[in-house]
Amino acid sequence: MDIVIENIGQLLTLDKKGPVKGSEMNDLSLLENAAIGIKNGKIEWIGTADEATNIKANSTIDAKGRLVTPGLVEPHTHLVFGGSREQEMALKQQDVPYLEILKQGGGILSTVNATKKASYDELLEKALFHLDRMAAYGITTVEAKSGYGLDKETELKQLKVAKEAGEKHPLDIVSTFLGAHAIPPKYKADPEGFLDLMAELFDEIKAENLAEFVDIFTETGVFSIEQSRHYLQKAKDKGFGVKIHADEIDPLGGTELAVELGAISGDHLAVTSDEGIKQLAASDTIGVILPGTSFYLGKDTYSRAREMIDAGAAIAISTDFNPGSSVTENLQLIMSIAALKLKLSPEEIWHAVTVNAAHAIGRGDQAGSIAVGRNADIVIWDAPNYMYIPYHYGVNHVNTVIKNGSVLFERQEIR
Ligand SMILES: N=CN[C@@H](CCC(=O)O)C(=O)O
Ligand SMILES: [Zn+2]
Repeated sequence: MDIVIENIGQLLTLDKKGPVKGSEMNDLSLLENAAIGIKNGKIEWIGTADEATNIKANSTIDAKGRLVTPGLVEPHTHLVFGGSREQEMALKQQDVPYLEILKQGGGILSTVNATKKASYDELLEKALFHLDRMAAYGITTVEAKSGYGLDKETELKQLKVAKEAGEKHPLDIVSTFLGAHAIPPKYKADPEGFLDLMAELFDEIKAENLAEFVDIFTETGVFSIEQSRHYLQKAKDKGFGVKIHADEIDPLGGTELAVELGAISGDHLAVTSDEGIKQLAASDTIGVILPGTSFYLGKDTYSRAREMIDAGAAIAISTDFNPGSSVTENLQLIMSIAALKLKLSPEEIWHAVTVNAAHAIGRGDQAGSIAVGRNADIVIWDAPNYMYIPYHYGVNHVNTVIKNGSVLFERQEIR
């Protein structure tokens, strides 16, 4: 064995055939006093701490009775962007709505300008920086969207940056084309024409393997249900999986559209209707809930994820890391917000950031679980049990992150 992790107090394997739906999300199997053997970057063996004493290994990691889980899976980020938008904080304090800032040419459109101006190398450097931070928070697989180009050249630049970042950085990146993120000023009167322009990129993106999924922002003042249906159907016809930024601010029925189209995920779902919840629960579409966005946009209402799970849906949660509506790489903080604002149980939350998140980005067979034969993507936490992470909020509980069998991050002791 290359490495044995011994003396694991509580091991969550999350080794389930997902996506895990409804009440099954409460069903967490734990191993106590466990150990894991790693060989050639893969999990080779899982057993008890006693059995581990007979196993020969090149190195051992003493987990000292701590919690061990799969690496977290982050299923919705806007990883590649130029600049930042701290000046919008004052507008938020004056209660200027998110969509109003966008209408005035700010918000997403201001990041579009910064992203156009940034060089390829600057964007790559910045994306790698954010990936380092995600890794430090225990994330080992990340979805990354484009969408701050809104022209062919800059959208491709973003997608190529994401691809190179995935090659350079130890974390795995799953790429999504979000050219339909906003209507650029030039196309204000012709959103369909803009969507046609973005759809012209589908063949090149496929041929160069630049994205697996196509996503759209279905929202008041952005793209309508009809426009979204037409655009995503074209993407499906080209062989892409589809996702929707659905029912984030106004309840247009994006959740129902995600179900109708067989989308791999419907994301946000902050104001999904009763009918949308019913349809989601009866479907294979995963609800990717982004409660950090509701928090950061100062909303009083949060996604009815509790009702979605109670109705039988599969739910994942994510930071929605982006420079406008949720500026954090800290998925552990989002786990706390999910507990406090969505009223999810710790067991549901762990499913939502591992196995279900992996399924929401087409990596259910590779990421989000600890099982023999899988990549050794493992986190050792400075916590005695799984309930502790959402409970102690706002800080980083990571002790050690292992990616593909190599130690990627270790908490430094300063004493
Ligand atoms: N709502 C649309 N897109 C992003 C925000 C992008 C931005 O504000 O820059 C989201 O998922 O919240
Ligand atoms: Zn988003």
